[in-house]
Amino acid sequence: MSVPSLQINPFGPEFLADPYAHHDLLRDAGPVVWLESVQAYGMARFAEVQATLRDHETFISSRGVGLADFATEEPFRPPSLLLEADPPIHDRTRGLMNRIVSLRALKELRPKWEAEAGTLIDQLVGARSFDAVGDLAEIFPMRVFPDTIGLRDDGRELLLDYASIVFNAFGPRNSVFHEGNRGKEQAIAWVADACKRENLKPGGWGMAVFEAADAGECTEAEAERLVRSFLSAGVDTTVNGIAHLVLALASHPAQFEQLRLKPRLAPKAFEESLRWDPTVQTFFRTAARDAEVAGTRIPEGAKVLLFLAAANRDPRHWDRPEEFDLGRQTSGHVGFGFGIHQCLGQMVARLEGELIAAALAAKVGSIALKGAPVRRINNTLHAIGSLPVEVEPA
Ligand SMILES: CCOc1cccc(C(=O)O)c1
Repeated sequence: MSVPSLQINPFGPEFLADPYAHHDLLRDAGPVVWLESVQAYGMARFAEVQATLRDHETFISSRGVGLADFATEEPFRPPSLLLEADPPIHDRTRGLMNRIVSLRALKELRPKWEAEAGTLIDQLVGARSFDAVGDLAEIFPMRVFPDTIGLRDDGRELLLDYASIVFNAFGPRNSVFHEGNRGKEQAIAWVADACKRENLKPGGWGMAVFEAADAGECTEAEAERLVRSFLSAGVDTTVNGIAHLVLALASHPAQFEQLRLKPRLAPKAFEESLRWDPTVQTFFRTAARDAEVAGTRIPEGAKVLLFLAAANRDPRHWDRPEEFDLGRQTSGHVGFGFGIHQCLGQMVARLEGELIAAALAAKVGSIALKGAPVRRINNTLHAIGSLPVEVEPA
């Protein structure tokens, strides 16, 4: 079967400004499409996206999870030992990090994070009108995450700059990439420094990685790069996850009312916001050998672009996919990926999201958009620059 060839550019300004306007075309063209603009295959239906993520031996990560093929091109930075690694290396590094980012560790953090969420939402209810990005989504993760890692105190605000660089780098070297990198040298330097053992505080997750090195589970150099993973993936993702949670709740008053009436829906509110509008919209894989998906031949070395957000709204898999519905079964959504590379920090993100949703449910009577969301364009992330909202106290 000849693969449908599309002209659509998934990293062009029109697509990035509103990805959801283009997903039907991608899904309906076929289970596998050829994207002329980036010279890569594309999959936007749930079944093929999940199957490709599951088959990590055919569709690998060590040749990069962006457009660049590390087998032929210099990586933008030394490859991640998690995201851009395959078994067996990945088994060792992921096992090490799983033991640090454990449910027990999160259970210990919950009271402190819960208090922080309550204090912040109390302040914002007092203010009535605020920017849910600059005053909430960017504030809460920065109040809880850097301390959890044990980062140095100075320069933490540079974390917000750094992560967008990393996520832009998965796309082509387009204007979004170049613009996004402008003036970020300090952020790149700060993060490199922050990952060094001497700059990490005892008791944090960063130092725990170096303790794993001392136990022989990885080298010192690997430890530094693993700490970098925390800083690359652990901030911009939760910032925009929380921003999209607030956007979803503010845009669906009846659903917010449900949450207020049933506060135990707080975890579901975050999960459904991730299905409905996942921060990480796409990732690439590379075919390690000639493969066939849904009758389409994919040759060794081909890049495959997986549209996670399109899969999360595929009507072939979800009932009323466009609806933000706290009553639905969200399990299986690919907002955190799927398979061996499924997000290491998913329980961190879930805890942050749940606590914000719970604090809003308890303290806010109603929440409404005061202006249109201002998008922050990124090659990989669906990000919000500002989100003016108005709240009434509970
Ligand atoms: C959410 C995807 O996870 C990422 C993203 C960027 C960098 C890394 C890393 O491992 O350095 C991981």
